[in-house]
Amino acid sequence: MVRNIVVLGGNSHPKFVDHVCEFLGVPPSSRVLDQFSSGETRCEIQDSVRGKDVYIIQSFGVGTGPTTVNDYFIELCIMISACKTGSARRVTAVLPLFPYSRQPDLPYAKAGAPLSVSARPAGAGRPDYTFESVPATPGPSVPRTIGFSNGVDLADIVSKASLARGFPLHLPSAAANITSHPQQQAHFTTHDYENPTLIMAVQAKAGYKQWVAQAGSLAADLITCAGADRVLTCDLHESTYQGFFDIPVDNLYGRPLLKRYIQQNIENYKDAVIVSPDAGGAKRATAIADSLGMPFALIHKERRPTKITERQKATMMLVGDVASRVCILVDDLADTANTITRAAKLLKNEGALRVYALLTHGVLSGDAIARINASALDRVVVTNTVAQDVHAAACPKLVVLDMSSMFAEAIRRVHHGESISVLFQYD
Ligand SMILES: O=P(O)(O)OC[C@H]1O[C@H](OP(=O)(O)OP(=O)(O)O)[C@H](O)[C@@H]1O
Repeated sequence: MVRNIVVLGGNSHPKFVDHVCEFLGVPPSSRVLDQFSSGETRCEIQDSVRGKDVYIIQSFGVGTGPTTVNDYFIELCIMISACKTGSARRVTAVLPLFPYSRQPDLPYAKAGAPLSVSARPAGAGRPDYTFESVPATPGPSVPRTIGFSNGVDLADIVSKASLARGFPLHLPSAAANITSHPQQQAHFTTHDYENPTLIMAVQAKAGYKQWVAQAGSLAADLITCAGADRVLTCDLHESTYQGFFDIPVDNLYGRPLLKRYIQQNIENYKDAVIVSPDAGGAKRATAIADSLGMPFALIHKERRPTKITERQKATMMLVGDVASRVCILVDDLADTANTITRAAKLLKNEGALRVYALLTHGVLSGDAIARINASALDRVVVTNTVAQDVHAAACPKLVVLDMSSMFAEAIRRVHHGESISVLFQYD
């Protein structure tokens, strides 16, 4: 039993809080945490925190019912503040999945959260996912696609932009070719996406140059302003995010659990290939491949998208050999599951025998579960940094690994001033 410690849970993941408390041998502290009918959050800490070391556990998966990630975020800030005003000695925000960490500098869709809920009506039958890259990977038998991959009609944009500006704008030659001979496949290259005329035309369509909030640093500031003295989190999407804080941030890794899963569940795992589904996760995936002595392959997105919505349309190409092998995709998270399902299709097309996806955070928002069920993925392994009960009930391919003991041990170490990095020293 750990003494002089208070563990408080938010509403996002009560099961995880209970598991951590069981490992620590302390009960979760009493608090009232609900909403007024106006929707404002109400928090009352019912146990004394005076002079105590307080750990507030809140994760940031998809909310239940009307509750959203943003509600959980406000809950967190209010709980931290309540503990500080209640004279807690030190408050640590324990955030198994860190909120807004994918937005340190990335644009998001104007219409809402990145790649949010599908427009497909509920109960519309089996979705017709294609898992295709658009435009397709260029090759001898694959013609290049016309214009912007998001279906924007260039001729229409340019004519409207010309009207708006009062002088004619001209499409670049290749794109103009499309409009005069719509039946003809154009020689439209990826460089044309950077063509100033096209960029200007698209901006004219929007009527305003997009300016994108960088919400990640604001989230870090809010947590610090609320009074957190320390943050304990896991597999930050960008490890540089730690630098956004001027308080200590401990970043745990899901890697030991994922490695153990591979060793214990994948037959002849040394013959399998670890695959990173995008360049951003290559370091994470190679760390596992190297420590298990396994080969590595990378899926490369040909065109670096400038907006998160465009990630769905970027062309995926495989670098490495996966034919007649088991493939293990490794990534930090799956949100819409678009990345892993498209990667799985590509790998199977390239001759992979089976495809596993191993992820630390299974956010699995929107229609991610339906997408996984319909995909070429054979198994999706996630940890419980995000609540998985609802997902697991709907997805027979899902396996959930428990990270609560690692968090409990990290909390114990922080409380006693012991090293966290030692936990991963032999990993
Ligand atoms: O399930 P999905 O909705 O497809 O999202 C998952 C992907 O998003 C994140 O990377 P991201 O594309 O944000 O960029 P990066 O890895 O290049 O930084 C993450 O690392 C996954 O690769």
